[in-house]
Amino acid sequence: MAGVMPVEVEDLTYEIAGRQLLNHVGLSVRAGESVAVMGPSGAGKSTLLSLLLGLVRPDSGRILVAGQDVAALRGGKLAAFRRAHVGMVFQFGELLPELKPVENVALAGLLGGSPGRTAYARAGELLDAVGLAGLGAVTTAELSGGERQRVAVARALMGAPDLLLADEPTGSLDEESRAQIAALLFAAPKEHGCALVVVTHDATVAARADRVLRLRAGELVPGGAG
Ligand SMILES: Nc1ncnc2c1ncn2[C@@H]1O[C@H](COP(=O)(O)OP(=O)(O)OP(=O)(O)O)[C@@H](O)[C@H]1O
Repeated sequence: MAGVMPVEVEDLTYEIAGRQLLNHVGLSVRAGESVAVMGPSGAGKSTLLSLLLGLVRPDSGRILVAGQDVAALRGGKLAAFRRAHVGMVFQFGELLPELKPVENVALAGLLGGSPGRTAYARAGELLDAVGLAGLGAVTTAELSGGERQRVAVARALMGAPDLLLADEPTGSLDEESRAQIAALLFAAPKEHGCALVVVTHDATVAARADRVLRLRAGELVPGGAG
């Protein structure tokens, strides 16, 4: 969607269990831009992603994703919106282990209403692009952790999202795989024009971002990766 900001958060407030995780927070992320969110454990970084996904509703403020107020959507409409506009990579891939990688990736397209041939062709292209061409009949469970995260990146890109979110995407990987996954993620804004928001404790991952923000005591403020 040309011209629409992938993320526009204004005056966002969220409290849980008596803790003010977000205290009048603002965040704008442009198409093609990457932002890393760091901060202490329990600060609310994953919660911020849940708010962007519409899984959690704010106490006050506005959360626009690709121009849509996500807190106004429910159920099937919210799911359809996410499929069309948001891709998500989790720490542990969250893939279906018994399916082949191409099936895991294609599934994201099939759920979005793509015809089977189109979904499988696109899934094959995306797996090629993340360096997993020609896996054949292997199931996702048989892949290494790094390979599974590549599949997760391919799946997240299947819907050509305006916004790509990643929550500790390298948290369970060895150093070499961490660098490979980070490279793939940070290539996405350049190659696909999406915005990227990565929550990470890994300073080398955060250092690749256009901007690093720190969430601490309810405030989201600019900070270095170190
Ligand atoms: N449903 C809930 N009920 C009570 N507390 C919750 C709930 N969900 C989250 N929290 C609390 O909110 C805080 C923020 O959690 P969150 O997972 O967003 O932090 P985080 O910054 O991502 O932490 P980490 O870096 O350890 O992943 C934590 O203290 C957590 O225990």
